[in-house]
Amino acid sequence: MLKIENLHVEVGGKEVIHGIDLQIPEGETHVLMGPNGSGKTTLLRSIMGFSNYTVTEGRILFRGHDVTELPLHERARYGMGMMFQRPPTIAGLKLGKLLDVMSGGTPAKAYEYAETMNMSTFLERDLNANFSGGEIKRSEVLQLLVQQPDFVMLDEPESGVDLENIALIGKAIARLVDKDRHIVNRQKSGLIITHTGFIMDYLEADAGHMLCDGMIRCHGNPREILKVIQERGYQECIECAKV
Ligand SMILES: Nc1ncnc2c1ncn2[C@@H]1O[C@H](COP(=O)(O)OP(=O)(O)OP(=O)(O)O)[C@@H](O)[C@H]1O
Repeated sequence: MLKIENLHVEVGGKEVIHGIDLQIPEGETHVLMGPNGSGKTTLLRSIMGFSNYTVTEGRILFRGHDVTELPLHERARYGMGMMFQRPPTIAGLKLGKLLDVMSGGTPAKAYEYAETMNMSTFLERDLNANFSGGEIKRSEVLQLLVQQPDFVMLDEPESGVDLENIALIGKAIARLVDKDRHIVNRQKSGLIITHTGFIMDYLEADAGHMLCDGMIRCHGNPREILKVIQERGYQECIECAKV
């Protein structure tokens, strides 16, 4: 589904991603871990095609198409989607209206998802206006459920969310990436940034990657990588990767 080759990315006048190779096959969901400031958000935004992230070397292939030079909206049209960490407030645009547009003529299904995400009472509110941190996350996941991207990227979906809503969001994300389906029927893929690994209580990630200083230092079983980080810190991962 996604193949990244020797990706270098510059943002704010400096190189933040220094040559990343990554492959996520159809039907797989991977997690991305790493210390603060290591480049995780930059990597996700570069894959999605945010305009201020400049690819200086390497390429991004999505379903075999080279999307490296494509603008964000064209990548979205190809089937890529992303949960925004701090989406803008849009006065005058009701969440319900946005879902109508996103659903492409099937608003009933969108309202059903709104019910599932406990967002029915938010449909008449301006997008993100005074939404709490947890409500913004639920609203973002709701929009992704309505859009149904083939490949979804989520930046710390569990951060700042209370325990009950982590369960709600976790189950919805599992559904988004086809983890509620039998392994042979999974067609969607995902890439999820996590510090805590809580999201893995709701979906079994197929692989994990540890990013440090703009480079992927370790690939492998996500729970094993998380355990090493928890018990021995990031430095052990970095030292180990040098061997
Ligand atoms: N627009 C920008 N201008 C200048 N520097 C930037 C910009 N965006 C990101 N950076 C820098 O790039 C580095 C990587 O940032 P990024 O947000 O990708 O890290 P992260 O791994 O997602 O961190 P965290 O775990 O704290 O969310 C940081 O040093 C950050 O300050």
